[in-house]
Amino acid sequence: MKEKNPWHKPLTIIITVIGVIAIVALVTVAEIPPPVSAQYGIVLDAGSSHTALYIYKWPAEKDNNTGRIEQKHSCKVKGKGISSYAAVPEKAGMSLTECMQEAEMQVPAWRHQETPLYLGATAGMRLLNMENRVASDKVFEAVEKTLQRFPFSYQGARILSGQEEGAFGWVTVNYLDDRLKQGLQTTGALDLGGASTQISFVPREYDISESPSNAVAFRLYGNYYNLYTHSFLCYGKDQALRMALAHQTQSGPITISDPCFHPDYSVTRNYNTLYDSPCVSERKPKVAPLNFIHTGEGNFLQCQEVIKSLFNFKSCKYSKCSFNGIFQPPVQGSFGAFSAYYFVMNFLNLTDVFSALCIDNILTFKLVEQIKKLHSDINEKYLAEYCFSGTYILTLLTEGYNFNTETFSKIKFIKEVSSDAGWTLGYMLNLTNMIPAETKDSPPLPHAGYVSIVTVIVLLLFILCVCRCVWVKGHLTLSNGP
Ligand SMILES: Nc1nc2c(ncn2[C@@H]2O[C@H](COP(=O)(O)OP(=O)(O)OP(=O)(O)O)[C@@H](O)[C@H]2O)c(=O)[nH]1
Ligand SMILES: [Ca+2]
Repeated sequence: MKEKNPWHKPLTIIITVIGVIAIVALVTVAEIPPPVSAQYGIVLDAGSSHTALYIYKWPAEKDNNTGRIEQKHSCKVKGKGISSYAAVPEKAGMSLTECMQEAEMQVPAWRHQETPLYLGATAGMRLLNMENRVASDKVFEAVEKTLQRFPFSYQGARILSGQEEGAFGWVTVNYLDDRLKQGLQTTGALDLGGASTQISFVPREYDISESPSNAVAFRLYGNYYNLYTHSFLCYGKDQALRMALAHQTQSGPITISDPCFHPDYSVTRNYNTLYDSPCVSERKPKVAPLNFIHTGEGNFLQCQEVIKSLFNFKSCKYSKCSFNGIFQPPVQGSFGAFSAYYFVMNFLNLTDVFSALCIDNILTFKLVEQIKKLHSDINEKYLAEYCFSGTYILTLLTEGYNFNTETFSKIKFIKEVSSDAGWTLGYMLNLTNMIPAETKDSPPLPHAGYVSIVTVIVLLLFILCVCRCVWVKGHLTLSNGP
């Protein structure tokens, strides 16, 4: 008679159950990463002072929303910004050729056709567009013609609004810091360009209805953000200098003695060139010689007075204003300050509100010729203007935006956080829908978890099989025994 194995049934059941679990686990938890290849995007930042090209790269096969985007390459276009070619628009297009050729080399050829290419112009083109619409259109035509000659997927060239510029700069800074995905408290963004300046942050208490045009609402990775943003046209570093010079040349003098420049500074400037900008054109003196001599005086307190005269602190129809009657809630949290904020404050080695003393020292006691000798590698124009720019930055931040000793200490002057700080990355993330409004459903198990579970199940099955074999063998030996 065949002996009945009491283990037979339960063991079979257990092995079958584990087997089924293993198959179900295989089907449901499998999240094996596909082989990674890269995708690319190109953004041209056509600023007032110069154009820069940025190439971004991210893993292609992985879900767009989880792939981290990095800056692969950047190229500084030689010469000035595209708005400076108003009189010779075709040169605006030609100026981009070298960097575009670099981009062709940087992006693998098989990816060219699917690589989006964007050009965003900022305050320089905003001003040209206000001043001379036809000239601005011609510059864009020339630029388009050049960009379309390249094998990328050209997505258009346009002027960004100041609000977009501010908001995308904020997105960039917070994306790079990984704050958006993690739902952390966000960092404000301060951008000082050549022709405009932007401030963007999430205020503590924010009544959007007070000034709806300053509000931008985002839903990113499942979190709501009510962003305050404002762009001041003409308050970039170069246009601010123009306004300061206009303030000092109202009567059309032959010479001015400028407290914001070093005592040995002396440069001949042309009246027409100085006043050739909508930021100052209305103030052009009726009677003036062709040129004037711009000399320096080196007096920090008087320089502050000149700079303060560029701001209107009087009229404000809101609960609170920054300047020029523009609504602004109190600044809140940490800030990242980039572009000229970084160039100037990094050079002057200044990081706190007491920086004023240092600027006073440099401006009053140092000659520009001494500074040039000490820093022969730096552009002379930048060197001569650092004290003006430093005083302007301190005045803008403290008197303009109302940063005090405590809030000022939370400003970090940054050039980059893994990628360059600026609006371009935020712009591309937005146009390629790279940041989801909702958090992506996370996979049931990451790859490592999946591998561990399957390994444990296989081991269990193996142990059970071995147990069963040992039991059967032992039992047979017993039954065949004497
Ligand atoms: N000191 C210094 N200044 C720089 C440097 N690069 C640019 N600048 C100046 O800093 C200011 C701001 O530069 P950007 O942020 O490039 O300005 P932009 O984007 O051309 O101008 P917007 O259209 O107003 O944004 C300009 O006056 C530039 O001339 C640099 O390496 N060092
Ligand atoms: Ca800029």
